[in-house]
Amino acid sequence: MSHSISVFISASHSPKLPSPPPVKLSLPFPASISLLPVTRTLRKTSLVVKASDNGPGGVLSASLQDQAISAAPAVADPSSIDVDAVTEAELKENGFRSTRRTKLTCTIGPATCGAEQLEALAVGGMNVARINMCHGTREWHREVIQRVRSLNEAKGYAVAIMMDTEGSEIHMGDLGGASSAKAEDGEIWTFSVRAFDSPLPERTINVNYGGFAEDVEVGDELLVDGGMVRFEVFEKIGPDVKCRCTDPGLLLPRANLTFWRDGSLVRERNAMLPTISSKDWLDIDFGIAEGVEFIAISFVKSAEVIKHLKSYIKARARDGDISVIAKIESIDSLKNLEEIIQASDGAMVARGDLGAQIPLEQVPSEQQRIVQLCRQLNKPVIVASQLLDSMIEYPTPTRAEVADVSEAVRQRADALMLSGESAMGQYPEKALTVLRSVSLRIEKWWRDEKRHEAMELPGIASSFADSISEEICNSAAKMANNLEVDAIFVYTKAGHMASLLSRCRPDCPIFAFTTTTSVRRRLNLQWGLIPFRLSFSDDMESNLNKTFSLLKSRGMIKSGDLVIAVSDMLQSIQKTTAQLVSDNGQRQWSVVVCQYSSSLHAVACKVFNDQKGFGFITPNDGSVELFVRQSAKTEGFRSLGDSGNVEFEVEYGSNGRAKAANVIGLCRAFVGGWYSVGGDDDVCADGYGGCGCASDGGGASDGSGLD
Ligand SMILES: Nc1ncnc2c1ncn2[C@@H]1O[C@H](COP(=O)(O)OP(=O)(O)OP(=O)(O)O)[C@@H](O)[C@H]1O
Ligand SMILES: CC(=O)C(=O)O
Ligand SMILES: [K+]
Ligand SMILES: [Mg+2]
Repeated sequence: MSHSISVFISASHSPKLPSPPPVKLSLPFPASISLLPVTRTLRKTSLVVKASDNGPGGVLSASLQDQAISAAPAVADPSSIDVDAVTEAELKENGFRSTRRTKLTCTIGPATCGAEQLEALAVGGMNVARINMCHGTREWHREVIQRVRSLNEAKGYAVAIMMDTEGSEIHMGDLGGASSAKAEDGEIWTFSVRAFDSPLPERTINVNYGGFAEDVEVGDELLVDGGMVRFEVFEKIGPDVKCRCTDPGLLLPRANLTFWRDGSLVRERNAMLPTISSKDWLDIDFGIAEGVEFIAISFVKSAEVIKHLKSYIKARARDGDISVIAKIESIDSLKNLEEIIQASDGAMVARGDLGAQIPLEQVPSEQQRIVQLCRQLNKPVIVASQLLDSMIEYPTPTRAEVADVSEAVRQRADALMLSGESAMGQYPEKALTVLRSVSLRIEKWWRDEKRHEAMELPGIASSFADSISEEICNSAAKMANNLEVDAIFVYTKAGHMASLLSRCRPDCPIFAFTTTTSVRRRLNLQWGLIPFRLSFSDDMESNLNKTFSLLKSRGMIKSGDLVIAVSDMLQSIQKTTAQLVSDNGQRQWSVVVCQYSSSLHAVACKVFNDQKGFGFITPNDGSVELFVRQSAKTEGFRSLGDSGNVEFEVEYGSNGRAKAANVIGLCRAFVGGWYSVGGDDDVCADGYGGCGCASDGGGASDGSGLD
């Protein structure tokens, strides 16, 4: 696997670039040393990224242009791009930078299961619809899934489905069909494992766990939903446990139950319950059959169960993957956190049940720990439960709730989740609007204040090829921040490089282009990714041409936008030249030019006097133009040279200066190039040849110091 970074710069954009003046010189290209056979030498790099204001897709061949203009979002036309109206409008109206980065998940319940309500949520920014198998029948959930799918197909949305298992922790029954029940102070209630007919006898609660009556003792405290309602056990009669209400409140169907003795959570035989019950396995089969994108596993205790489930899914899922999300909501999951997250495809900070198992005041620090660990291990993370709990009943949130949402956004969690607010609350759309507007505001504040957190992102690659991807993404993100580009484009089949970019949390959004709808939907959970489905080839130039044309024809990019593109799909790379480049005798540089078979030109550059720098090169009819940026701003690139991916051998001239530098090491780590977006005349349909946009000034002629 090989990769590319390319940078597109337009004439009108004025990025803040570091100060060293450009080195400009001509090299006799034919004299350069080819280390590998070059299939197509010396093509121009006038990559067709014509973002002029002269109308849609001005540079492309007529046929592509026509298709681009007529492309409707939902049509699976190979030349079209799948994007929804909300994303499109957001990009058009507000530009790239102000798009929302934090993703939003809504639990679908009776308040939101209708087609119109689902559409309203999609319009409001829902990225993932969660169905909770604790509630409702499989038939009910199937209908919801089908409605979301129809909505996606009709309107181009990429709303993913997350199925959440019930898990086998202890919970109450369904209240015999009642939507809630009120427990008053001092009332006597009976908790029992008996199967009652509905309606239930008065003040009676059914419990799902057979060992309940054996496990509890007189004097134990019984907590509903982590303390929303409390009871004290005062008598056991066979399977019936008599309790007195000590903290009154509302009992909801299937609410979670925990019992406490002498201030500690009691974990008797219930600790031996399987994480995935037989009912859960049937639900998982259902999820696989319905092709859900995510399965979230409740009450995970160890990494083993995640590994087991993943191999189960692998053997059964028809096309492609279902991501497994570990719900962190028990003491055991906190104990084994790192290995659980490592084994999973993502995690959820399920604060509802977590807060019932650990003291509430420990929940915020555990949330932060989980969010950070997920980011380090490159797993998407969702912060869930009670974000806007008061909005179940009221149309405005409390100040404290807004502060809580802000904190999760500030921690840069991938996603926020609504539970009861959207499942059965009175104001689901309003709650979503609050999540959206708070996310946007906090993200902007964070960027404006340049609050780049100093989070260490450890290397996570397990192979050399993965290290290359990782280095490229880290560098691309850093470069994007330094150059203040408008977006990073990533062309990715399985989504890996898109997630590596998301992990860096760059200042600009990441447009992720992928060929399959299911990958597009799965990427929709991850911070900062705007996923598009697009048919593309291994030829990056034509992919870029096509993308720019399509996006431009729909007004989603415009002249002057600056974009970095990376890809994990290029097939091969050739090293072509190594040359000494001299800057008026003042400074000397070693330059390596790499060339992809797709004709993208790649450059790494090393300052001769052992400083390291970074340059972009534009081979152009036998000449090379080099733009050098010095180390202060290019630390992110250093490791590329240092890691042995690119090695030089320098020849010295009689004056002691370097005369030539040969590539001796592997040269596939890093590719880059400035591409000029010139005037109409400069752009050609095939991406190279005959254009001269690089020669007429070499790149940006914007006075930014690049040219
Ligand atoms: N499909 C559904 N049908 C009916 N009610 C639902 C459904 N999904 C959710 N609800 C209601 O919304 C509430 C909040 O949903 P949520 O998914 O947070 O459930 P929960 O019971 O707290 O379980 P979990 O710990 O898995 O989140 C539930 O308690 C239930 O009353
Ligand atoms: C979401 C969930 O399961 C919880 O908070 O408990
Ligand atoms: K659940
Ligand atoms: Mg839970």
